[in-house]
Amino acid sequence: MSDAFPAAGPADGPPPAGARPYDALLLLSFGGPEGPDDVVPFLENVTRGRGIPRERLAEVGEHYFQFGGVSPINDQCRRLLEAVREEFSATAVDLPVYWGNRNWKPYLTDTLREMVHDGRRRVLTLVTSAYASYSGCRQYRENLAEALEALRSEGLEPPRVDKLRHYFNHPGFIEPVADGVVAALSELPPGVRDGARLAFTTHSIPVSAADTSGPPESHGDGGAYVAQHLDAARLVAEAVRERTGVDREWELVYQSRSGPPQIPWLEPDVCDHLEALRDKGAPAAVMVPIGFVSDHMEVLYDLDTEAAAKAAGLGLPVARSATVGTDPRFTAAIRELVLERAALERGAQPERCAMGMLGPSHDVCPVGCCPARAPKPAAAGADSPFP
Ligand SMILES: CC1=C(CCC(=O)O)c2cc3nc(cc4[nH]c(cc5[nH]c(cc1n2)c(C)c5CCC(=O)O)c(CCC(=O)O)c4C)C(CCC(=O)O)=C3C
Ligand SMILES: [Fe+2]
Repeated sequence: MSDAFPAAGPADGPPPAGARPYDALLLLSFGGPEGPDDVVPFLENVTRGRGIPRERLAEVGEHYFQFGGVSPINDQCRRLLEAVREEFSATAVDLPVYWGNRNWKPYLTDTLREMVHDGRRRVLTLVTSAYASYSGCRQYRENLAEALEALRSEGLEPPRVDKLRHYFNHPGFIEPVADGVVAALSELPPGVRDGARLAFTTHSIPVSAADTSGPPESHGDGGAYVAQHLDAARLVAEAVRERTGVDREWELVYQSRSGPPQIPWLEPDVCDHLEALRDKGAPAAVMVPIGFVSDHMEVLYDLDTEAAAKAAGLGLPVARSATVGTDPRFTAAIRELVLERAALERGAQPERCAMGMLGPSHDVCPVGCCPARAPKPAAAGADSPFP
Protein backbone atom coordinates (compact mmCIF):
# COMPACT_ATOMS: atom_id res chain seq x y z
CA MET A 1 0.00 0.00 0.00
CA SER A 2 1.36 3.39 -0.89
CA ASP A 3 0.71 5.95 1.82
CA ALA A 4 2.36 9.00 0.33
CA PHE A 5 0.46 11.53 2.43
CA PRO A 6 -0.54 9.73 5.62
CA ALA A 7 -0.81 12.95 7.62
CA ALA A 8 -2.93 14.91 5.15
CA GLY A 9 -6.27 14.34 6.91
CA PRO A 10 -9.61 13.67 5.23
CA ALA A 11 -9.61 13.72 1.45
CA ASP A 12 -12.37 16.29 1.34
CA GLY A 13 -12.36 19.49 3.34
CA PRO A 14 -9.45 21.58 4.54
CA PRO A 15 -6.36 20.04 6.09
CA PRO A 16 -6.62 19.70 9.90
CA ALA A 17 -5.68 22.85 11.78
CA GLY A 18 -3.75 20.73 14.28
CA ALA A 19 -1.65 22.72 16.68
CA ARG A 20 -1.87 26.04 14.81
CA PRO A 21 -1.19 28.83 15.85
CA TYR A 22 1.55 27.16 17.92
CA ASP A 23 4.80 26.27 16.24
CA ALA A 24 6.50 24.53 19.19
CA LEU A 25 5.87 22.79 22.51
CA LEU A 26 8.27 23.47 25.36
CA LEU A 27 8.65 20.88 28.13
CA LEU A 28 9.68 22.92 31.16
CA SER A 29 10.96 21.10 34.22
CA PHE A 30 12.92 21.42 37.46
CA GLY A 31 16.26 19.88 36.46
CA GLY A 32 18.56 17.82 38.63
CA PRO A 33 22.26 16.98 39.06
CA GLU A 34 23.81 14.34 36.79
CA GLY A 35 26.97 13.63 38.81
CA PRO A 36 28.58 14.40 42.18
CA ASP A 37 30.17 17.65 40.95
CA ASP A 38 26.76 18.97 39.93
CA VAL A 39 25.11 18.61 43.33
CA VAL A 40 26.28 21.78 45.09
CA PRO A 41 25.87 24.13 42.09
CA PHE A 42 22.43 22.61 41.45
CA LEU A 43 21.36 23.23 45.06
CA GLU A 44 22.70 26.79 44.81
CA ASN A 45 20.53 27.32 41.72
CA VAL A 46 17.45 25.92 43.48
CA THR A 47 17.82 27.90 46.67
CA ARG A 48 19.20 31.22 45.45
CA GLY A 49 17.37 33.88 47.46
CA ARG A 50 14.93 31.35 48.97
CA GLY A 51 16.16 31.49 52.59
CA ILE A 52 16.76 27.74 53.07
CA PRO A 53 18.81 26.93 56.22
CA ARG A 54 22.35 25.60 55.55
CA GLU A 55 21.70 22.42 57.55
CA ARG A 56 18.75 21.57 55.33
CA LEU A 57 20.90 22.07 52.20
CA ALA A 58 23.66 19.81 53.55
CA GLU A 59 21.03 17.18 54.36
CA VAL A 60 19.44 17.33 50.90
CA GLY A 61 22.93 17.23 49.31
CA GLU A 62 23.47 13.95 51.16
CA HIS A 63 20.30 12.52 49.62
CA TYR A 64 21.74 13.14 46.17
CA PHE A 65 25.22 11.81 47.11
CA GLN A 66 23.59 8.57 48.32
CA PHE A 67 22.46 8.12 44.72
CA GLY A 68 25.88 8.89 43.21
CA GLY A 69 25.04 12.58 42.82
CA VAL A 70 22.56 11.72 40.06
CA SER A 71 18.91 12.68 40.09
CA PRO A 72 16.72 10.54 37.84
CA ILE A 73 14.65 13.57 36.79
CA ASN A 74 16.61 14.52 33.67
CA ASP A 75 16.41 11.03 32.18
CA GLN A 76 12.72 11.01 33.02
CA CYS A 77 12.32 14.28 31.10
CA ARG A 78 14.29 12.84 28.17
CA ARG A 79 11.91 9.88 28.09
CA LEU A 80 8.84 12.11 28.31
CA LEU A 81 10.21 14.32 25.51
CA GLU A 82 10.68 11.22 23.33
CA ALA A 83 7.25 9.83 24.25
CA VAL A 84 5.48 13.11 23.40
CA ARG A 85 7.36 13.32 20.09
CA GLU A 86 6.26 9.76 19.28
CA GLU A 87 2.69 10.54 20.28
CA PHE A 88 2.67 13.61 18.01
CA SER A 89 4.18 11.74 15.09
CA ALA A 90 1.77 8.79 15.49
CA THR A 91 -1.22 11.14 15.46
CA ALA A 92 0.05 13.50 12.75
CA VAL A 93 0.44 16.49 15.06
CA ASP A 94 3.13 18.52 13.40
CA LEU A 95 4.74 20.27 16.36
CA PRO A 96 8.41 20.17 17.38
CA VAL A 97 9.04 19.54 21.08
CA TYR A 98 11.87 21.15 23.07
CA TRP A 99 13.03 20.73 26.67
CA GLY A 100 14.47 23.22 29.16
CA ASN A 101 14.90 23.34 32.95
CA ARG A 102 14.72 25.89 35.75
CA ASN A 103 17.73 24.66 37.74
CA TRP A 104 20.01 22.58 35.52
CA LYS A 105 21.14 21.91 31.96
CA PRO A 106 19.55 22.18 29.49
CA TYR A 107 18.76 25.62 30.93
CA LEU A 108 15.52 27.25 29.86
CA THR A 109 17.24 30.35 28.42
CA ASP A 110 19.48 28.19 26.19
CA THR A 111 16.48 26.19 24.96
CA LEU A 112 14.44 29.32 24.19
CA ARG A 113 17.42 30.82 22.34
CA GLU A 114 17.66 27.66 20.23
CA MET A 115 13.92 27.88 19.56
CA VAL A 116 14.27 31.47 18.34
CA HIS A 117 17.16 30.45 16.10
CA ASP A 118 14.92 27.68 14.72
CA GLY A 119 12.32 30.33 13.88
CA ARG A 120 9.75 29.41 16.57
CA ARG A 121 7.48 32.39 17.30
CA ARG A 122 4.52 30.91 19.17
CA VAL A 123 5.41 28.56 22.01
CA LEU A 124 3.13 26.48 24.22
CA THR A 125 4.63 25.32 27.53
CA LEU A 126 4.00 22.11 29.48
CA VAL A 127 5.41 22.21 33.01
CA THR A 128 6.08 19.00 34.93
CA SER A 129 3.77 20.05 37.74
CA ALA A 130 0.07 19.29 37.50
CA TYR A 131 -1.13 21.75 40.15
CA ALA A 132 -1.37 25.44 40.98
CA SER A 133 1.15 26.93 43.46
CA TYR A 134 3.96 29.44 43.46
CA SER A 135 6.60 26.66 43.11
CA GLY A 136 4.66 24.61 40.57
CA CYS A 137 3.28 27.40 38.40
CA ARG A 138 4.20 31.06 38.93
CA GLN A 139 7.89 30.36 39.59
CA TYR A 140 8.09 28.64 36.19
CA ARG A 141 6.36 31.68 34.68
CA GLU A 142 8.97 33.91 36.35
CA ASN A 143 11.69 31.69 34.88
CA LEU A 144 10.09 32.17 31.44
CA ALA A 145 10.02 35.95 31.90
CA GLU A 146 13.70 35.99 32.93
CA ALA A 147 14.66 33.88 29.93
CA LEU A 148 12.66 36.06 27.51
CA GLU A 149 14.26 39.17 29.01
CA ALA A 150 17.72 37.60 28.54
CA LEU A 151 16.97 36.93 24.86
CA ARG A 152 15.77 40.49 24.42
CA SER A 153 18.98 41.82 25.96
CA GLU A 154 20.89 39.72 23.42
CA GLY A 155 19.02 41.57 20.66
CA LEU A 156 16.70 38.64 19.84
CA GLU A 157 12.96 39.07 19.51
CA PRO A 158 11.33 36.93 22.24
CA PRO A 159 8.68 34.46 21.02
CA ARG A 160 5.15 34.57 22.38
CA VAL A 161 4.82 32.01 25.18
CA ASP A 162 1.68 30.44 26.64
CA LYS A 163 1.28 27.74 29.29
CA LEU A 164 -1.08 24.73 29.31
CA ARG A 165 -3.77 24.53 31.96
CA HIS A 166 -3.27 22.41 35.09
CA TYR A 167 -3.86 18.74 34.29
CA PHE A 168 -4.34 17.14 37.76
CA ASN A 169 -7.97 16.29 36.92
CA HIS A 170 -7.48 15.00 33.39
CA PRO A 171 -8.39 11.30 33.03
CA GLY A 172 -5.00 10.77 31.35
CA PHE A 173 -3.43 11.70 34.68
CA ILE A 174 -5.95 10.13 37.10
CA GLU A 175 -6.28 6.72 35.43
CA PRO A 176 -2.58 5.78 35.32
CA VAL A 177 -2.24 6.87 38.98
CA ALA A 178 -5.21 4.65 39.91
CA ASP A 179 -3.66 1.68 38.04
CA GLY A 180 -0.47 2.28 39.96
CA VAL A 181 -2.32 2.10 43.26
CA VAL A 182 -3.98 -1.17 42.26
CA ALA A 183 -0.54 -2.58 41.34
CA ALA A 184 0.98 -1.36 44.61
CA LEU A 185 -1.81 -3.00 46.61
CA SER A 186 -0.88 -6.33 45.06
CA GLU A 187 2.66 -5.94 46.45
CA LEU A 188 1.28 -5.95 49.99
CA PRO A 189 0.80 -9.23 51.87
CA PRO A 190 -2.66 -10.57 50.88
CA GLY A 191 -3.99 -10.44 54.44
CA VAL A 192 -3.55 -6.65 54.78
CA ARG A 193 -4.57 -5.49 51.29
CA ASP A 194 -8.21 -4.80 51.98
CA GLY A 195 -7.44 -2.82 55.12
CA ALA A 196 -4.63 -0.81 53.55
CA ARG A 197 -5.01 2.97 53.82
CA LEU A 198 -4.19 5.20 50.88
CA ALA A 199 -1.75 7.97 51.83
CA PHE A 200 -1.74 10.48 48.98
CA THR A 201 1.42 12.54 49.24
CA THR A 202 2.57 15.79 47.72
CA HIS A 203 5.29 18.38 48.27
CA SER A 204 4.68 20.44 51.39
CA ILE A 205 4.74 24.20 50.79
CA PRO A 206 4.44 27.10 53.22
CA VAL A 207 0.86 27.42 54.50
CA SER A 208 0.86 31.05 53.33
CA ALA A 209 1.76 29.90 49.78
CA ALA A 210 -0.99 27.28 49.85
CA ASP A 211 -3.58 29.80 51.06
CA THR A 212 -2.81 32.16 48.16
CA SER A 213 -2.43 29.46 45.48
CA GLY A 214 -4.51 29.68 42.32
CA PRO A 215 -6.67 32.55 41.08
CA PRO A 216 -7.69 35.11 43.75
CA GLU A 217 -11.23 33.69 44.00
CA SER A 218 -9.81 30.34 45.16
CA HIS A 219 -7.63 31.92 47.85
CA GLY A 220 -8.44 30.89 51.42
CA ASP A 221 -7.85 27.77 53.44
CA GLY A 222 -5.26 25.80 51.47
CA GLY A 223 -6.18 27.62 48.23
CA ALA A 224 -6.23 25.86 44.87
CA TYR A 225 -3.17 23.75 45.80
CA VAL A 226 -4.96 21.76 48.50
CA ALA A 227 -8.35 21.78 46.73
CA GLN A 228 -6.85 20.39 43.51
CA HIS A 229 -4.93 17.65 45.34
CA LEU A 230 -8.04 16.66 47.31
CA ASP A 231 -10.06 16.47 44.11
CA ALA A 232 -7.42 14.31 42.37
CA ALA A 233 -7.00 12.06 45.43
CA ARG A 234 -10.75 11.52 45.71
CA LEU A 235 -10.94 10.59 42.02
CA VAL A 236 -8.12 8.08 42.37
CA ALA A 237 -9.56 6.60 45.57
CA GLU A 238 -12.92 6.23 43.81
CA ALA A 239 -11.33 4.54 40.75
CA VAL A 240 -9.42 2.16 43.04
CA ARG A 241 -12.65 1.34 44.89
CA GLU A 242 -14.35 0.52 41.59
CA ARG A 243 -11.48 -1.67 40.43
CA THR A 244 -10.91 -3.58 43.67
CA GLY A 245 -14.41 -3.57 45.15
CA VAL A 246 -12.98 -2.36 48.46
CA ASP A 247 -13.67 1.05 49.96
CA ARG A 248 -10.43 2.21 51.59
CA GLU A 249 -9.89 5.22 53.81
CA TRP A 250 -7.53 7.83 52.40
CA GLU A 251 -5.81 11.04 53.45
CA LEU A 252 -3.75 13.76 51.79
CA VAL A 253 -0.36 14.17 53.49
CA TYR A 254 2.84 16.06 52.78
CA GLN A 255 6.54 15.40 52.27
CA SER A 256 9.88 17.10 51.58
CA ARG A 257 9.31 20.01 53.96
CA SER A 258 11.99 22.66 53.71
CA GLY A 259 12.44 26.22 54.97
CA PRO A 260 13.11 27.54 58.47
CA PRO A 261 11.24 25.66 61.24
CA GLN A 262 9.38 28.77 62.52
CA ILE A 263 7.46 29.14 59.24
CA PRO A 264 4.39 26.85 59.07
CA TRP A 265 4.27 24.42 56.15
CA LEU A 266 1.45 22.06 55.16
CA GLU A 267 1.08 19.05 57.47
CA PRO A 268 0.90 16.22 58.43
CA ASP A 269 4.23 14.92 57.20
CA VAL A 270 4.02 11.49 55.60
CA CYS A 271 6.29 9.89 58.23
CA ASP A 272 4.19 11.24 61.11
CA HIS A 273 1.10 10.06 59.28
CA LEU A 274 2.45 6.50 58.99
CA GLU A 275 3.06 6.49 62.72
CA ALA A 276 -0.46 7.76 63.39
CA LEU A 277 -1.84 5.02 61.14
CA ARG A 278 0.10 2.36 63.04
CA ASP A 279 -1.14 3.81 66.35
CA LYS A 280 -4.72 3.58 65.07
CA GLY A 281 -4.18 -0.06 64.18
CA ALA A 282 -4.19 0.30 60.38
CA PRO A 283 -2.76 -2.94 58.92
CA ALA A 284 -0.90 -1.38 55.94
CA ALA A 285 -0.63 1.67 53.70
CA VAL A 286 0.02 2.58 50.09
CA MET A 287 1.93 5.82 49.56
CA VAL A 288 0.60 7.51 46.43
CA PRO A 289 2.87 10.36 45.22
CA ILE A 290 0.02 12.16 43.49
CA GLY A 291 1.88 15.50 43.62
CA PHE A 292 4.54 14.39 41.14
CA VAL A 293 4.65 13.25 37.52
CA SER A 294 7.81 11.10 37.70
CA ASP A 295 9.73 9.03 40.25
CA HIS A 296 12.37 11.71 40.86
CA MET A 297 14.50 12.26 43.95
CA GLU A 298 11.66 13.46 46.18
CA VAL A 299 10.03 10.07 45.53
CA LEU A 300 13.18 7.90 45.61
CA TYR A 301 14.60 9.46 48.74
CA ASP A 302 11.74 10.97 50.76
CA LEU A 303 9.33 8.09 50.16
CA ASP A 304 11.27 4.99 49.06
CA THR A 305 14.16 5.57 51.45
CA GLU A 306 13.07 7.73 54.40
CA ALA A 307 9.35 6.94 54.73
CA ALA A 308 9.92 3.27 53.87
CA ALA A 309 12.51 3.03 56.69
CA LYS A 310 10.10 4.72 59.06
CA ALA A 311 7.36 2.23 58.14
CA ALA A 312 9.75 -0.71 58.59
CA GLY A 313 10.63 0.58 62.06
CA LEU A 314 6.91 0.81 62.88
CA GLY A 315 6.26 -2.68 61.57
CA LEU A 316 3.72 -1.22 59.13
CA PRO A 317 3.69 -2.88 55.70
CA VAL A 318 3.81 -0.19 52.97
CA ALA A 319 4.01 -0.06 49.19
CA ARG A 320 4.58 2.98 46.99
CA SER A 321 2.61 3.44 43.79
CA ALA A 322 4.08 4.66 40.51
CA THR A 323 3.81 8.17 39.09
CA VAL A 324 2.43 8.69 35.55
CA GLY A 325 5.88 8.90 33.91
CA THR A 326 5.40 8.16 30.20
CA ASP A 327 2.15 6.22 30.48
CA PRO A 328 0.52 6.33 27.01
CA ARG A 329 -2.67 7.79 28.51
CA PHE A 330 -0.64 10.65 29.92
CA THR A 331 1.11 11.43 26.61
CA ALA A 332 -2.27 11.21 24.86
CA ALA A 333 -3.62 13.69 27.43
CA ILE A 334 -0.75 16.05 26.61
CA ARG A 335 -1.67 15.87 22.92
CA GLU A 336 -5.33 16.49 23.74
CA LEU A 337 -4.50 19.47 25.92
CA VAL A 338 -2.23 20.94 23.24
CA LEU A 339 -4.88 20.57 20.53
CA GLU A 340 -7.56 21.94 22.86
CA ARG A 341 -5.54 25.06 23.66
CA ALA A 342 -4.61 25.56 20.01
CA ALA A 343 -8.30 25.39 19.06
CA LEU A 344 -9.15 27.91 21.80
CA GLU A 345 -6.48 30.25 20.47
CA ARG A 346 -8.06 29.95 17.02
CA GLY A 347 -11.38 31.05 18.51
CA ALA A 348 -13.00 27.59 18.42
CA GLN A 349 -14.86 25.99 21.34
CA PRO A 350 -13.21 22.61 21.88
CA GLU A 351 -14.32 20.09 24.45
CA ARG A 352 -12.36 20.65 27.68
CA CYS A 353 -11.94 17.28 29.32
CA ALA A 354 -11.80 17.20 33.13
CA MET A 355 -13.01 14.95 35.94
CA GLY A 356 -13.91 15.82 39.52
CA MET A 357 -15.59 18.76 41.14
CA LEU A 358 -13.39 21.66 40.07
CA GLY A 359 -13.82 21.47 36.30
CA PRO A 360 -11.18 22.39 33.72
CA SER A 361 -8.65 24.82 35.15
CA HIS A 362 -8.11 28.35 33.77
CA ASP A 363 -6.02 28.62 30.57
CA VAL A 364 -4.36 31.91 31.44
CA CYS A 365 -3.28 32.64 35.01
CA PRO A 366 -5.16 35.79 36.07
CA VAL A 367 -3.58 38.72 37.88
CA GLY A 368 -2.92 37.73 41.51
CA CYS A 369 -2.61 33.98 40.74
CA CYS A 370 -0.13 32.29 43.17
CA PRO A 371 1.51 35.60 44.18
CA ALA A 372 5.20 35.67 45.09
CA ARG A 373 6.54 37.05 48.38
CA ALA A 374 8.56 39.53 46.33
CA PRO A 375 6.75 40.31 43.07
CA LYS A 376 8.75 39.59 39.90
CA PRO A 377 7.73 39.70 36.23
CA ALA A 378 6.05 36.47 35.10
CA ALA A 379 5.34 35.47 31.48
CA ALA A 380 2.46 33.38 30.11
CA GLY A 381 -0.22 34.97 32.29
CA ALA A 382 -2.56 37.96 32.36
CA ASP A 383 0.13 40.06 34.06
CA SER A 384 2.88 39.16 31.58
CA PRO A 385 5.02 42.11 30.46
CA PHE A 386 5.59 40.28 27.16
CA PRO A 387 3.08 40.51 24.31
C1 LIG B 1 5.50 22.32 45.02
C2 LIG B 1 6.88 21.76 44.72
C3 LIG B 1 7.19 20.79 43.78
C4 LIG B 1 6.22 20.05 42.89
C5 LIG B 1 5.99 20.78 41.61
C6 LIG B 1 7.17 20.70 40.64
O1 LIG B 1 7.54 19.57 40.27
O2 LIG B 1 7.70 21.74 40.27
C7 LIG B 1 8.61 20.59 43.84
C8 LIG B 1 9.31 19.70 43.01
C9 LIG B 1 10.67 19.42 43.09
N1 LIG B 1 11.56 19.87 44.04
C10 LIG B 1 12.79 19.34 43.74
C11 LIG B 1 13.98 19.59 44.46
C12 LIG B 1 14.11 20.54 45.46
N2 LIG B 1 13.12 21.37 45.97
C13 LIG B 1 13.65 22.19 46.95
C14 LIG B 1 12.98 23.16 47.68
C15 LIG B 1 11.60 23.47 47.60
N3 LIG B 1 10.66 22.84 46.81
C16 LIG B 1 9.43 23.45 47.00
C17 LIG B 1 8.22 23.09 46.39
C18 LIG B 1 8.10 22.16 45.36
N4 LIG B 1 9.13 21.42 44.80
C19 LIG B 1 9.62 24.52 47.95
C20 LIG B 1 8.53 25.45 48.40
C21 LIG B 1 10.95 24.51 48.31
C22 LIG B 1 11.64 25.45 49.28
C23 LIG B 1 12.52 26.42 48.54
C24 LIG B 1 11.73 27.37 47.70
O3 LIG B 1 10.87 28.10 48.23
O4 LIG B 1 11.95 27.38 46.48
C25 LIG B 1 15.05 21.90 47.06
C26 LIG B 1 16.04 22.61 47.98
C27 LIG B 1 16.36 21.78 49.14
C28 LIG B 1 15.17 21.65 50.04
O5 LIG B 1 14.90 22.62 50.74
O6 LIG B 1 14.54 20.60 50.01
C29 LIG B 1 15.32 20.87 46.16
C30 LIG B 1 16.66 20.17 45.91
C31 LIG B 1 12.70 18.53 42.55
C32 LIG B 1 13.86 17.80 41.87
C33 LIG B 1 13.92 16.38 42.32
C34 LIG B 1 15.07 15.67 41.72
O7 LIG B 1 16.21 16.18 41.70
O8 LIG B 1 14.87 14.54 41.21
C35 LIG B 1 11.38 18.59 42.16
C36 LIG B 1 10.76 17.92 40.95
FE1 LIG C 1 11.01 21.12 45.63
